[in-house]
Amino acid sequence: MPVTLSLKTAQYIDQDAQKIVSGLPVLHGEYGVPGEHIAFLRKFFRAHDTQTIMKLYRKLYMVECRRVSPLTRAVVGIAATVYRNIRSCGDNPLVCELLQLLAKPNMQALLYSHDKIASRDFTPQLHPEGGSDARDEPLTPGENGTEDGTGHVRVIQLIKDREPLGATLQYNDESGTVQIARVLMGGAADRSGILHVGDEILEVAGQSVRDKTPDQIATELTKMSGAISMKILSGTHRLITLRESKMRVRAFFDYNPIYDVLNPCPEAGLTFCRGDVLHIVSQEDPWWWQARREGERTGRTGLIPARQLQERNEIIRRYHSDDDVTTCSSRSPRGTSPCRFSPRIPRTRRVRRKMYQSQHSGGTPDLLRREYDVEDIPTYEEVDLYQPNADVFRPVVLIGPPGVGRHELKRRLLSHDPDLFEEVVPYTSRRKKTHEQDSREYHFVPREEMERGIINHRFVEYGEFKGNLYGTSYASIRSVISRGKICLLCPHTQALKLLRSPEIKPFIVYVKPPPIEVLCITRKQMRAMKTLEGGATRLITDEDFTDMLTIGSRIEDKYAHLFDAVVINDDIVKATKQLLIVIHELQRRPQWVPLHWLR
Ligand SMILES: Nc1ncnc2c1ncn2[C@@H]1O[C@H](COP(=O)(O)OP(=O)(O)OP(=O)(O)O)[C@@H](O)[C@H]1O
Repeated sequence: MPVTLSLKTAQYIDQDAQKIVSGLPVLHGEYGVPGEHIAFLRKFFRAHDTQTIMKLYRKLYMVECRRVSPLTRAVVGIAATVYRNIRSCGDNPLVCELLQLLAKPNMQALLYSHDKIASRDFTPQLHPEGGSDARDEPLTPGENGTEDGTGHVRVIQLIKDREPLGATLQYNDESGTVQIARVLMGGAADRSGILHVGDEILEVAGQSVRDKTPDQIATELTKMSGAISMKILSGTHRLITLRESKMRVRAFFDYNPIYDVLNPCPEAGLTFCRGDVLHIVSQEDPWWWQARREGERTGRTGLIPARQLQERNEIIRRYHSDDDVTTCSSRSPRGTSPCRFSPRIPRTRRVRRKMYQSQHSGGTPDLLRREYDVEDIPTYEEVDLYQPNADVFRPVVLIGPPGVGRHELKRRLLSHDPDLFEEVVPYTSRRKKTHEQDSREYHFVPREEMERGIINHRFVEYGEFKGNLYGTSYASIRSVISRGKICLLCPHTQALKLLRSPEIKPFIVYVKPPPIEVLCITRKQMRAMKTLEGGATRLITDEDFTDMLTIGSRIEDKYAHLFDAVVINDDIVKATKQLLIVIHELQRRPQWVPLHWLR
């Protein structure tokens, strides 16, 4: 039923807004909120736009809450009665027009379809004898039917395409038959409404299935289409109709049921890739969830491993794998920082590299080290849609292997639109030089103050170089956000975990190196430089390219599930443009973010 939404409205007063306005003096009187704040709120809630938005919100909420149900299932009959009654009403042109309209085959078909849909009568009546899709058969001796219809042998007709049955089957040791273990929401079995968990399958298309395995039956059923007759013994417990869950998750791993030996029915499994957002429609089974890919409204529901099953599988896989992730972090490749925290905070090129190597950062508290040593097992992350805010921008975090061009991209964005982009001012414990200004190059603070900040988790990343501490604080990032600018960050990948917080809400872009041939050509053309410890520079070499690709693929292995976008830095002009497009979209379109960021 349509929702009427009258917004004619210069004089419209929203009741909720009115209530809020009348309660504002309490804020002033009892809580001491300043008068000008109250005046601002009063003006805001009286504004026409605010009231319209509140009304829209309420209407949308009502639509969401409303369970749509038909007013009648008999419009065909009503239309026939109307037709009969007005036929004798003379020559009134309106009556003539209505009679013509009601007599049209298209209109009659439309009314007929309405009644069919309202009665949820979707199944063609193919059975010649009973005209029904399910009929009871006389019980064979020893079969005891019960009053609720369970324990009866029934012959049913299932209508489906060449799609999986939409149910998983299992062997019942006691009865020696194959029975339905679960019904997948929205699948053929579920749509039919006549197959239930616990039903035993006796025959398919007139053939006994007594000697067949569940897999064989499932495969045969997948291949069949049209009206498939099945003889079943109704199970002893009926499926309770489940409501579809609203949960959405982002998958942190690739999954293909064909390669999953544990999947009870690979045909009923759902394939997905790392980063896909999935709609979890049912978690009824603690080991196997039912899901479909988000955005595919008519998409197939399939089985995926539940979180705890995937965690268990992953632990076992890691245990048996030579490539155990826990040993990865100790195998630091040439040129990679094995440190926990940031590479490159200083603003001057002279002190930029190597300063955050762990061998220099003697002051790293154990507590923080441990935080990073505990490796979470990436399975699923519950997500929800975040609506971009016109005044508060998510910081853009560029991640990538050393030398891939993150700082070059940042520099280009900053000069492209200095009013929109800003980088953070880092903290340091070193002494200010004469040409430097506090809070411009660095926030200059005493060493003890920085150490306290580190212990109190005020820094996203930090490190030590030549006896001085350097670090990026949450406060610096917040300060850029609060000025309505897009904060650009190039932290070490290991800082991602700390950055991914509700208050920062970072948008993570992976800057990916192009293939080695393209790296060689583009970097040599631009005489790309590698900066060494102490600030010296030299031309990037072929060996650096190999390192960049090795470290890049290691970063992808470990962190790809956290990337919101990937930009390949082949041609720098093209990559900058692509990054600008990504950021532009970020400001306009809703994004899936961890659910806890929005609560
Ligand atoms: N697409 C490109 N084509 C050619 N040269 C590039 C390209 N991107 C970056 N460069 C050059 O490569 C060098 C390294 O780039 P940059 O310093 O931005 O790397 P980075 O990712 O910030 O490295 P690090 O993380 O180690 O600081 C610079 O000389 C830069 O101008």
